[in-house]
Amino acid sequence: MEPVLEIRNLNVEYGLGDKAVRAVRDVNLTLHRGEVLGLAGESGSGKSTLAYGLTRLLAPPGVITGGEVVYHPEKGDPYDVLGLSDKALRAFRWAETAIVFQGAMNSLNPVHKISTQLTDVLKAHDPKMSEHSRNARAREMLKLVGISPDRMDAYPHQLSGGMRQRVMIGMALILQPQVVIMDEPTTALDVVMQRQILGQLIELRERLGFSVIFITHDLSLLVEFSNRIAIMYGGRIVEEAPAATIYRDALHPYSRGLLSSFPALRGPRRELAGIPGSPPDLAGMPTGCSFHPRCPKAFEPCPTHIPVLGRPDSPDGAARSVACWLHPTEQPVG
Ligand SMILES: Nc1ncnc2c1ncn2[C@@H]1O[C@H](COP(=O)(O)OP(=O)(O)OP(=O)(O)O)[C@@H](O)[C@H]1O
Repeated sequence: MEPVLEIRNLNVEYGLGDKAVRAVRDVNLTLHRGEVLGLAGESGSGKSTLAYGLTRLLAPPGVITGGEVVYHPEKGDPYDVLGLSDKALRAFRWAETAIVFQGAMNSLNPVHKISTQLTDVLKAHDPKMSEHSRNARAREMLKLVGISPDRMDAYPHQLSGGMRQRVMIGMALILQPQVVIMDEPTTALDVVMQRQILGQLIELRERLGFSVIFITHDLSLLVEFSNRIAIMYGGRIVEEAPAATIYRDALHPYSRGLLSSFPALRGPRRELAGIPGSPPDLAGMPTGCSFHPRCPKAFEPCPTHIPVLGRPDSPDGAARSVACWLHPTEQPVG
C-alpha cells in the first residue's frame, strides 16, 4: 500500500531543559492512502501530542525535538512537514491535512451562520473562488455530511450537538484534504449518534479517498472503524497491526490489558480485567520497557533494556509490529 504520511523517529517534549518531559518518544508510524489508522492508549499516553505534533499545531510549551513527518502529496515529490515555512504550513493545514479536535462542535463561532463559517475556509485558501461557487461547495458539503442545505443560514445554537459535529467534519473535508485527523471526534455525543456519524465518515472516505488518523478512548469504536490500530504507552508505539489482528491476537501484554478492559464485541463474554496500576509519570519514566512495573509477564531484560518496535517472528509478522521482549525482533520498524 502507498504511504501518505510517514512519521519517522518523532520526538515531542513539553518544557525546556531539566524540566522537559518527553511526551512522544521515537515514534515511527506510516499512514497509508485511504486507510483509517486508529490510535489507542490510556489518557496521557501521548495520542493527542502525536497528532498535534505531526501537523505542527502544538501549543507551547510543546516542542518537536526530533524526527521527520514525510507527506506524500497526490502530485509531486514527498516533503517533510516539519521543514515547511509558516506560509507553506498554513496552506498545508486544511488543504492537505485537517483536524477535527476534541469537543470540536463547541468551537463553531456562535455569532456566525454555518454558511459563513464554511465559506470562510474556502475564502482563506482560494480568494479567487467566486461567492457563488463557495456557496455551492458549502451546500454540497453539508449534504455530504447528512445536513439539509436549508440549514445553511442557521446559527450554531440552532443545531443539535450531532449536527454541529457534522458541520465540523464538513468543514474539515471542504478543501478535500488527503489526511483527516479525528481526535475524540464524537465523544460528547450519545453512542447511537457516534456510530452513525463515524459510519457516514467511513462511507465518505470510500467516496472521496482520504485517509484518517482516528483517536478515541473507545476501543470498541476503534476496532469497528479502523483498518489498523497503533497502541501507545508512555509516548511510544508498543504495538501496531490490522484492527482484526489486534482484537483477536494482540501480542503486547499492554494491548491485551487494554482489550480486556472493554466488553467483547462478539462471542462469549469476557471478564473485564483491566490493567492494574496507573500510567507512568513522564517526569520519572521507569527504565527499560516503561510498562514493566505493571506487566504480568515481565522478565529479566524488561527493567533494564528498552524493546525496539519491530516485526515479530510469526507467520503474519510482515503485517504487524510490536515492542516487547516476549517477541524479540531482528527487523526494527523505521
Ligand atoms: N501543555 C502541556 N504541558 C505539559 N505537559 C503536557 C501538556 N499537554 C500534555 N502534556 C503531557 O503530555 C502527555 C501526553 O498527553 P496527551 O494529551 O498527548 O495524551 P493523550 O494520550 O492524548 O491523552 P488523552 O486521551 O487524555 O487526551 C501527558 O502526560 C500530559 O500530561
